[in-house]
Amino acid sequence: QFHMIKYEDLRWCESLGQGSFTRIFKGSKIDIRDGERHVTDVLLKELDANHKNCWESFFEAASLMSQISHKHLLLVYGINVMVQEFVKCGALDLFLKREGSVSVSWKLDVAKQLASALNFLEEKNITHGNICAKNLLLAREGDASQGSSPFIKLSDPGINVAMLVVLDRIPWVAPEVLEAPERLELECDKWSFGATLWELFNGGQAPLQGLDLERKLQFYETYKQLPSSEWTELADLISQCMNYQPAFRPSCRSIIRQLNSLITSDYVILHAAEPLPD
Ligand SMILES: Nc1cnc(-c2cc(N)nc3[nH]ccc23)cn1
Repeated sequence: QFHMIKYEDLRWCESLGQGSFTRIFKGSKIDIRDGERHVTDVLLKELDANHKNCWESFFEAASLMSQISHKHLLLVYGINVMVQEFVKCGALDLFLKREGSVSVSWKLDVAKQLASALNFLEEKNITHGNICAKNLLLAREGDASQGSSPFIKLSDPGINVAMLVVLDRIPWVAPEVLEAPERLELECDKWSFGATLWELFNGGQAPLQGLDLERKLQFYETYKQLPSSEWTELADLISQCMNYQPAFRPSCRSIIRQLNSLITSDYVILHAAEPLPD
């Protein structure tokens, strides 16, 4: 399901950093189509040498994303080195930390786009397994004053990880996944959607940041919820998604319906632009 890309058609440009098992570079891919030379910006994701053994899960993560296409799902072009479309503005968590103040309607717009990507995956009965702000890429920042809205792309889930790193993904990873990491079900993505919504409305700050592994585990063992927003309807949606009973989590259609009613609530008008954090 991948069309082959030849190495000589790829150019490696600057390094953009390292993931836990991968190195990422900005690059470009040359295609000759009907006699014309097309250069496309790409992101090159290499599996680092001493993790060649998780090659197959690297492959399965990518091949999952290459079999389906949706406007809010990242394009994956190739695999021996993973060649992804280059999404200009990078990861949402870094953007939110940098930006500080984006409007409530900007945030709800992003939340709706993520919900529509999740709805699409749910219809295909595909579990992403790693929904978080770091995996949301901003193709267009959107500028409230110009009235142009943001546009996000959900990135690949990355390598399905050893238990340790699963723990490191508390509170994005659903509690039931800790019991059985191989039993990733659709409801897990609803839990992670709730945690990502929390990030979105808390300036991109990671929930439970700074808690050590022990305290993160206690958070689940004592059925804790994340600190709730003063906006009760938003806090309700987040806690519905982060229900410890997977079956009680809302469907994507319900999530989208609730987001739509949040968008029309007067809270949005009262909070057109968040004050800059002091
Ligand atoms: N598929 C992707 C993934 N990440 C980017 C990206 C964009 C950017 N402006 N800075 C970055 N810094 C690290 C990654 C990255 C682009 N495309």
